[in-house]
Amino acid sequence: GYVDAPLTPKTFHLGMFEIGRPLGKGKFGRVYLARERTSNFICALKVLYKSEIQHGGGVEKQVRREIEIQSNLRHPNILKLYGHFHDSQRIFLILEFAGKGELYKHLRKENRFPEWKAAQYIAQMAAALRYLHRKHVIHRDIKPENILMGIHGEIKISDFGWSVHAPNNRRQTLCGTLDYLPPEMIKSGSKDNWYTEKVDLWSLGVLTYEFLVGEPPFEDSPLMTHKRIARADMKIPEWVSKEAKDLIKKLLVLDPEKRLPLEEVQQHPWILKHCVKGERRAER
Ligand SMILES: CC(C)NC(=O)[C@H]1CCC[C@H]1Nc1nc(Nc2ccc(C(=O)N(C)C3CCN(C)CC3)cc2)ncc1C(F)(F)F
Repeated sequence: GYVDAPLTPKTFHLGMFEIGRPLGKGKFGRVYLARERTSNFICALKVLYKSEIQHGGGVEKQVRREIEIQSNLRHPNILKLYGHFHDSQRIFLILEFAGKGELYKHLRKENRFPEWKAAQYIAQMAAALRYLHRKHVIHRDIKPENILMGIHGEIKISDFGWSVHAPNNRRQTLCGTLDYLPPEMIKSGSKDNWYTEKVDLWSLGVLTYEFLVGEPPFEDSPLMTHKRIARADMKIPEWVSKEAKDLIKKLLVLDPEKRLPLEEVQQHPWILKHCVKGERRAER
C-alpha cells in the first residue's frame, strides 16, 4: 500500500536518512530511530559492524538469511524489513519502527499479563506463525525478547536471524536461553537436527505459559532445564484458568506431530473467549 511506497527505491544510502535517538542495542549492533528525508518516513535503522559479524562464527550467514527471509514477508504481526545497504565497515538494515518497543520489557514491568491480553497476543502470534509456516519459514527463536510492540499494542515478531526455510537438517549451534527449545532440538541423540515447523508450536506453548505465569515453564539450572524439557515436566499454577491450561498442555507435547496445529490454536476456547469481541458486541 501507499505506506510502504516511500521506502521502495532500489538502492538506499546513509545520506537518505536523518538519524534520531538510539532505541537500544541488539545482539550485533545498535538501533536508531531514523527518518527518510524525502518522504519523512519513520523507520528503525539497525547498524551492524562487519568486523563483529565476520568473525562471529557464521553470523554473517545469519544476517544474510535474516535479510533474505524478512524482506519477503508482509504481515501485520511481523516486523517489516524495507531494505538494506552497507558502507565499508557497516551493514544497515532499514526496519519497521515499533512504536511501543520491546514486549519483554512490558512483561517484566507488568510481571505477567492478564488472560485477555495474553490470549490476544497468542492469537496474533498464531496468525503470524501460520503466515510464516505457509511460506515454509520456521522462526525457531520465538521468545519475548524477539517480539516488539506496535503503536496500537499489536505485537510484531522480529529477529529472523535463527529462522530457516524448512526442511533444514544442518546442525546449528544455538546460544542463549534453553528455556524455549523444544525436546527435538535439545535431544543430542538424533544424528541430524530435523526441524519441522512444529518447533514453533512448542515455543508458542512456552510463550503462553510465560505470558500468564511471568516465567518460563522449565526454568531451572541448565542441566535441570534440559531434563525437564525432555520430559515436558512442567507444573501450571492452579490459578491459571482451565482453558489456558488446556491450550498450554496441547502445545507442550513431546511428540511434535501431536502438538495442536495453529488453525486449532486460533479456534481454541481460551482464544475465542478473549478475542472475538466483535461477535459479542454484535450480539448486544
Ligand atoms: C527484536 C529484536 C531482538 N530487538 C531489537 O532489535 C531491539 C534492540 C534495540 C531496540 C529494539 N529494536 C527495535 N525497536 C523498535 N522500537 C522501540 C524500541 C525501544 C523503545 C524504548 O522502549 N525505548 C527507546 C525506551 C524509552 C525509555 N528509556 C528510558 C529506555 C528506552 C521504543 C521503541 N523498533 C524497531 C526495532 C528494530 F527491531 F527494528 F530494530
